[in-house]
Amino acid sequence: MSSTPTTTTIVPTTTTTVPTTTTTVPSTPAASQHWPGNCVVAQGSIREGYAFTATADFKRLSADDQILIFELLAAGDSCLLGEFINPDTSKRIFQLVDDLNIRDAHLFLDILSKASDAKRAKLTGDERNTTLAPLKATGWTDVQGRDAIYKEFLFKDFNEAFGFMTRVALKADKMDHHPEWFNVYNKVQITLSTHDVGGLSGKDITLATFIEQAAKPFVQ
Ligand SMILES: C[C@H](O)[C@H](O)[C@H]1CNC2=NC(N)=NC(=O)C2=N1
Repeated sequence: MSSTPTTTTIVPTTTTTVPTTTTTVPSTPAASQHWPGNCVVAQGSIREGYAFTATADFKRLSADDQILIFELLAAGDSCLLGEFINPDTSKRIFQLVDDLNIRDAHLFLDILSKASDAKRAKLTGDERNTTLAPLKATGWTDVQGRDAIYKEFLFKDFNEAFGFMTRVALKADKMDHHPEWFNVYNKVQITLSTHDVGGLSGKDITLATFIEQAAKPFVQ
């Protein structure tokens, strides 16, 4: 048996090095996506401005980029393992990352990651006082003997109470952050605390703030 000699033509490849100034983030990132800069956008809300302003990195971003980020913060959207729940926010974040040069993109995603971590961490004394103040003004109180907050809501009837609870339940599940609550007829008693950290975290503040909004339409 004769073997057919194969001819391999080696075509020299010319590599043109194009300086990369932008980075492209996939529009549908996988869970636990490792972003450029070795940043994992983890579960958490990007709403808490304090987590951003506290970082020196944030201050290194251009004024325009800082404004864009604050717009995203104001939107109060949450991101879940690399995938932002609100597709509009998701689009804007990807666009923002695309528009930044590669160093700033790393920085930005790193800041998001830090904010997510900060969000799940137990609130420090200062953060606790600052973030709780507006909630205390609406009737939330400290729970005796544990790091948690509490409020009782009264509605017209069971129908309204359950309508409110349904809205809160959907939000809580989206956030993977669940209230301890009790309902009888028109009364809903809610305790918030982050079990994973054994106390109050930014998630409790976000959920309590949402709960206040959800209760508003029912206030008589
Ligand atoms: C596995 C799951 O992510 C955790 O158990 C979540 C679920 N919901 C939660 N809810 C609350 N309130 N605190 C938590 O620490 C918490 N952790």
